[in-house]
Amino acid sequence: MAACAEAPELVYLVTGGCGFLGEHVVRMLLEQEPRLRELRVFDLRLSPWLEELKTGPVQVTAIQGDVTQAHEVAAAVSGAHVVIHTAGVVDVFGRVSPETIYKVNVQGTQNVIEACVQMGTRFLVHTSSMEVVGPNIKGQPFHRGDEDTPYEAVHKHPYPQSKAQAERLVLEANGREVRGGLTLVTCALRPTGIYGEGHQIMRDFYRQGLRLGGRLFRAVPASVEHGRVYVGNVAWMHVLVARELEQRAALMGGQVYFCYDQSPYKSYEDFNMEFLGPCGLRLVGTRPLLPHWLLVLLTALNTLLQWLLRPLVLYAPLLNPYTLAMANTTFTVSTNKAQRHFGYKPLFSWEVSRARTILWLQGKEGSAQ
Ligand SMILES: NC(=O)C1=CN([C@@H]2O[C@H](COP(=O)(O)OP(=O)(O)OC[C@H]3O[C@@H](n4cnc5c(N)ncnc54)[C@H](O)[C@@H]3O)[C@@H](O)[C@H]2O)C=CC1
Ligand SMILES: C[C@@H](CO)CCC[C@@H](C)[C@H]1CC[C@H]2[C@@H]3[C@H](O)CC4=CC(=O)CC[C@]4(C)[C@H]3CC[C@]12C
Repeated sequence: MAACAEAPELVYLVTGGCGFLGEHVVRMLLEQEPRLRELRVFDLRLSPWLEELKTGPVQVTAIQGDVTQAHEVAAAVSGAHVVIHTAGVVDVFGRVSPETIYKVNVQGTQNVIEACVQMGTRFLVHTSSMEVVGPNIKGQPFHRGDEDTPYEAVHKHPYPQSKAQAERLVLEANGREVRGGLTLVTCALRPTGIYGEGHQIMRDFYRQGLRLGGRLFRAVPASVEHGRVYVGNVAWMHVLVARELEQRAALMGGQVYFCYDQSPYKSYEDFNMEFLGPCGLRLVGTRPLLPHWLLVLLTALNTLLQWLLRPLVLYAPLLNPYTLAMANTTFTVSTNKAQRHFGYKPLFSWEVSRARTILWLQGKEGSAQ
């Protein structure tokens, strides 16, 4: 992938490039990768904002396609030097069937790997997730853990199961021979809960708060800490990994990296209040207002309702047994592996990440006050 100093010559493909993270990766590449000649954005649904990117110096090619269709992926990968694979179904609410989650997240990833092998593309960066590790079904805390911390990673939910399987495929593919005789270099990034501009769940909480008269009710103890990372820093990590993968193939190939930055360790709800508070919402209660057993009962009720209503309507509330367990289990990361291996430092400070997220929320929804 040696690039000459004068003429940009690299072709990148970003799958899922119109998603929450994918859009930030696409924009970050255009800002921070001077060697870029062409950027292919591959997604099931193409976003209108892609049009405005087509006027810049880098050729931006929008490709409407489906990662579950091997021939579409192969066509998109053909001639690309680097693939950043962020496409996936993110669903822990029962909106999407387990079959579809598996098909897109696992089979889709396998298709991307095979396309790289078939087309001679050597560098593959995969967006994995903290969920590959945990929290596990036993609800054991993962406190300031790193990539080597022992933890019993046992999942039952289709989303973490599919992400774990996809990550394994990507790591096992490292070192495979690609067309032309060279080897494939892969690695996986594991973001914790991503936040920032475009974060749909944050918007859902904001709307819920507005509906409840500017209030949200604490459901999770403030002592349970949840790892969060700003989308701009996650995107920056992807760009850096992609850039460094050739020079540091022996070190980085087949590796996993948690995504981290300076965002504070807080409970899921207290962290959200860093943004929702300045937008006029209030979190009621210093302790959970409902006892835990009642919340568990409510989640069971939601599960039952979801099942009963399924023939008529999709009922998929934020609260279900899985999300309650997630929010109630400490999962925080403390590592410097990305800094040691490829010189990562967060591009956005906590203050900037916070300010940008608040601005986005206020711009989208106005003020609750
Ligand atoms: N949102 C989060 O907090 C976290 C997300 N991740 C991972 O980051 C990646 C991106 O997630 P988000 O941006 O949050 O989700 P998103 O849903 O906003 O973006 C996913 C994109 O993939 C596309 N896509 C879905 N199925 C496809 C298919 N069959 N073919 C082609 N494109 C398809 C969607 O259209 C969408 O644009 C996913 O792999 C997810 O597992 C990892 C950790 C945390
Ligand atoms: C008890 C509720 C009342 O306020 C709060 C419920 C919060 C949940 C909706 C979220 C708690 C933890 C989140 C997940 C976590 O950040 C890790 C994730 C990683 C991913 O790869 C995808 C998203 C998610 C599963 C994220 C989804 C929302 C939560 C379950």
